[in-house]
Formats: sequence, C-alpha cells, structure tokens
Amino acid sequence: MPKAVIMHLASGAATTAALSFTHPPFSLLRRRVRLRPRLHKSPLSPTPVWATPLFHCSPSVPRHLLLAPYDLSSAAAGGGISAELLQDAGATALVMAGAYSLVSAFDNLTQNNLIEQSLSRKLVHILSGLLFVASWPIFSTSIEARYFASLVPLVNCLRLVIHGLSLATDEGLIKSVTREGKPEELLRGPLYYVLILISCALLFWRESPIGVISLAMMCGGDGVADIMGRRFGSLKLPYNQKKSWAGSISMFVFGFLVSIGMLYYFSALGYFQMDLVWTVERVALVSLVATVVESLPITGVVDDNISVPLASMVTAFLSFG
Ligand SMILES: Nc1ccn([C@@H]2O[C@H](COP(=O)(O)OP(=O)(O)OP(=O)(O)O)[C@@H](O)[C@H]2O)c(=O)n1
Ligand SMILES: C/C(=C\CO)CCC[C@H](C)CCC[C@H](C)CCCC(C)C
Repeated sequence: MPKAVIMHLASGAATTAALSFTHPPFSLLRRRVRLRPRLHKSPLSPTPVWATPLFHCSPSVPRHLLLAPYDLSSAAAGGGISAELLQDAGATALVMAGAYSLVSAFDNLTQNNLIEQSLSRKLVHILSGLLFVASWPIFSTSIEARYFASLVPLVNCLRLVIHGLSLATDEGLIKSVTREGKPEELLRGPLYYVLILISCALLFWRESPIGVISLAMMCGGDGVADIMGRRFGSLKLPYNQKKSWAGSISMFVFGFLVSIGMLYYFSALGYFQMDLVWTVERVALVSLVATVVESLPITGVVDDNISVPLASMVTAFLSFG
C-alpha cells in the first residue's frame, strides 16, 4: 500500500499537496492537490483532525497519473517517439479541431439566423473555455503537456490578431465572436479571453484549483450574467446602470455551480481531493468577489475578461493557498 506523505506547502496554506510514494522504485506521482482545512490538533484528540474528504482518491495511483518528462531516451536510441509525446500531439490536434468546429458551428447558426449574434458570442464565450479546461485530462502527465495544451489558445490568439488587424478576413470568426461584426473587436474581449486561457493552463494546469475556478468564473459566471442580464435585467444596480441584479445574481450562482462542477470533474479523475464544506465555502467567496468586480462600472477601464479571472485568481489563491 503506497504510503502517502502529506506535505504542507511552504506558505503553510490550508491546501496540501499529497505526494504519494510507491514502493521501490520511487516515482514522483502527479501532484494530487488535497483541498482540505488547515491541519489542526483538537485538544480532545491528540492526532490531527481532518475534515472528512468528499472525494477519495484511490491510494493506488493508476499508471496514467505518473508525472514524468518525455522519455526521450528510447527515441534517442531509435525507439521512436515517446508515447506521451504522441498523446499530447494527438490531444492538441483534437482540441484544435474542436475549437475551429465550435466557432464554425456558431457561425453557421448565426449566418442562418438561428441565433442572435450576441447570443452566439456569449455561447462561444461560455463553451470555449469550459471545454478547453475539460480537455486537460486527455493530455499526458508529462511536464510538457501544459505547453501542448496552451498551443490551442495560442493559435487562436494569433488568429484573432491576424483577423483583428484585418491582415486576413474570416467572416465566420468575426460574426461568431464579435458584438457588432467589426474586426477590431477581436483585439479586445476575445483576445484577452484566450490570453487568460493560456495563462491558466501554464500557471495552474491540473495541479491547482485556482485556474479551473478562475476560468469557470470567466466563462460560466460572466457568460451567463450577460445572457440573463440582457433578458431579465430590468432592475439595475444602484451603482451601475449598465448592470442588473438579475445579471449579477446569475453571475454568482452560475459561477459557483460551474466551479464546483469543474472541481468535481477533476476530483473524480483523481486530480483534486475536495472536502465539500471547506471547498464550497471558498468557491462561494471567490464567486462573490468575482460577481462584485464584474458588477463595477469599470468596463471602460479594464475588460471583464481580465478583471473577473484576475479577481478570481487572487481570491482563490488567498483562500485555497
Ligand atoms: N451583471 C450583469 C452583467 C451583464 N448584464 C447585461 O449584459 C450586457 C453585457 O454585459 P457585459 O458584462 O458588459 O458583457 P461584455 O462582456 O462587456 O459584453 P461582450 O461580451 O458582448 O463584449 C450588459 O449590457 C447588461 O445588459 C447585466 O445586466 N448584469
Ligand atoms: C467570444 C469570446 C470571448 C469574448 O468575451 C470567446 C472567443 C473564443 C476564441 C475565438 C476561440 C477559443 C478556443 C479555445 C482556446 C479552445 C476551445 C477548445 C474546445 C474543445 C472547443
């Protein structure tokens, strides 16, 4: 039975990273993040008291959870490309195709007047990021996997810049992701959006809930706030007549639910061990802060696609550690 060694992060934060050791040969398993309250000793119990974990990871860690750089030795010895490299290349191609298909699908829906352009933009906003995060587990556990995954938003970033500068024309892209059909719009919200996707993939990846929660707030929360606010937002916020109670309440509720759902998804795949109450409290705090930031009349200063994920990252870092 592998012996689990619980290590507090340097900051002594409440989040711990569980490094599990298999019996010889030692192998560094993928860091599974344990989302648990701070270790404390109850006066009544000499041993540390942990909250009951919601999702248990099996102590025996499946092979696919081992973290290792690409085994290029076999390739160097003429053994061909490593399995992980092939897996990451295939996953990148698949997600890249998914990105192109998603935008094309909503372009067709908009072109055929099946949905409004503003709704198309918001659905692409919601689905792109969430499906991108959901695709992370299909990449290998190699150290380079996050860089392969980041290629997808990077290619789309270049696509947005090229068409935003009108160096080339892609009417489908412009119609499905802009509000007014102007190419230069691609250089604002959509561009910031893919830059945040790249940042979360590189900085947090599958090893921290911070990236997952931040993208859930930007995609699930902010996206739904727009849809609900436009339709039911007659009662405006006292400090921002462009935002409404319906939109902000939707931002909080859906940001929270999508975050919990994404954390559950990753914990079910063995990446996080979540303690329900402890996690719900912190996700609710992140969602509240993100909702307040999104409601502020600062759109002219900083885009929601920057302020919402950044506020979520800072709050999640302070509360999850
Ligand atoms: N808390 C919120 C958020 C949005 N909205 C509604 O949704 C519209 C667009 O919201 P906004 O956050 O400004 O979306 P943007 O990201 O700026 O719009 P786009 O993505 O189209 O650029 C607002 O004008 C408002 O009608 C709202 O009522 N309440
Ligand atoms: C309209 C958008 C933001 C404005 O608020 C979203 C723009 C989306 C990009 C044009 C496309 C991004 C694609 C993702 C990087 C990858 C999605 C992969 C998935 C499998 C569909």
